[in-house]
Amino acid sequence: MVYKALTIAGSDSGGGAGIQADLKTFQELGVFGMSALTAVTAQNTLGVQGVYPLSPEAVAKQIESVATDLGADAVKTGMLFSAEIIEAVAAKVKQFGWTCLVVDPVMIAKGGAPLLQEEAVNALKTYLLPLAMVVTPNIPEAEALTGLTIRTMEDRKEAAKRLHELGVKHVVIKGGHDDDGEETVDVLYDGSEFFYFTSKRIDTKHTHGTGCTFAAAITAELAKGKTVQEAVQTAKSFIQAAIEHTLGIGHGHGPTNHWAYREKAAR
Ligand SMILES: Nc1ncnc2c1ncn2[C@@H]1O[C@H](COP(=O)(O)OP(=O)(O)OP(=O)(O)O)[C@@H](O)[C@H]1O
Ligand SMILES: Cc1ncc(CO)c(N)n1
Repeated sequence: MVYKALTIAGSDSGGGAGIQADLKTFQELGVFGMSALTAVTAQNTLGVQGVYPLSPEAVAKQIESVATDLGADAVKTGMLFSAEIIEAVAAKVKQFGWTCLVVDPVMIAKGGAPLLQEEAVNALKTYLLPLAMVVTPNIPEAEALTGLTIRTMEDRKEAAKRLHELGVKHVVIKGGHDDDGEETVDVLYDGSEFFYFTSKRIDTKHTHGTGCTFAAAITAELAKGKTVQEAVQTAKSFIQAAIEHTLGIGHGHGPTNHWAYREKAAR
């Protein structure tokens, strides 16, 4: 059985985030990766030097090519850039009846460069979240999507409930941006219960692409037929190994190590 996953996202020339992180993660987890590019970014570990979006037609056409021939067991979205691209993607997701959809609501790169136009946040809420199986905001993204200020775990739980009301079945609010304490905690809400995924916080500046990699790992595991809870657990272990065994490349915020999880399993 060959499991297949499609990522609809932007290209990171530096290879640590975006489509490159997604395809590497799919491959590491034994899933055949396919891609529909939404934008090309000129980017490295120091920042984003240029953003060149594709037309909504070009995005829709790539999705169609994949869907009408290869098919996909799971689909992930990352950088979508504009409301027009979001609408085009949502229309295709509906047309092909994809229900195993992971939406990583990418908004701003770690260095502060915008990867989603501000007016597109509403399009995410209106068109894409109602179709999603899982949404994976970090804390600032959860704030932008809900209008809440998130300081405590109770705030995060409230934000998860509000996002669930938009129609997405599972909400994961990641804790990478919560600088308090020795641990990073990701919270999953399935509409009735909360589940916590905890790991030791690693003191490092090399966290470029952690969000993309984490959501891609969830997508790969869902493509294999795992439950959302199982998929999030594997993704948490995958990203922990990838951050822990840093590569130390580039002059800024370096990428994570996408092969660390496999090497750890082989030991
Ligand atoms: N320093 C760290 N130590 C351990 N785990 C971390 C650390 N930073 C982030 N993580 C984990 O990485 C995953 C991604 O979380 P994060 O909040 O950093 O996403 P993000 O901001 O969307 O990332 P990016 O924008 O760089 O793609 C989560 O599972 C989180 O718990
Ligand atoms: C293309 C792209 N997608 C997502 C992110 C978020 O990490 C990034 N930096 N670049």
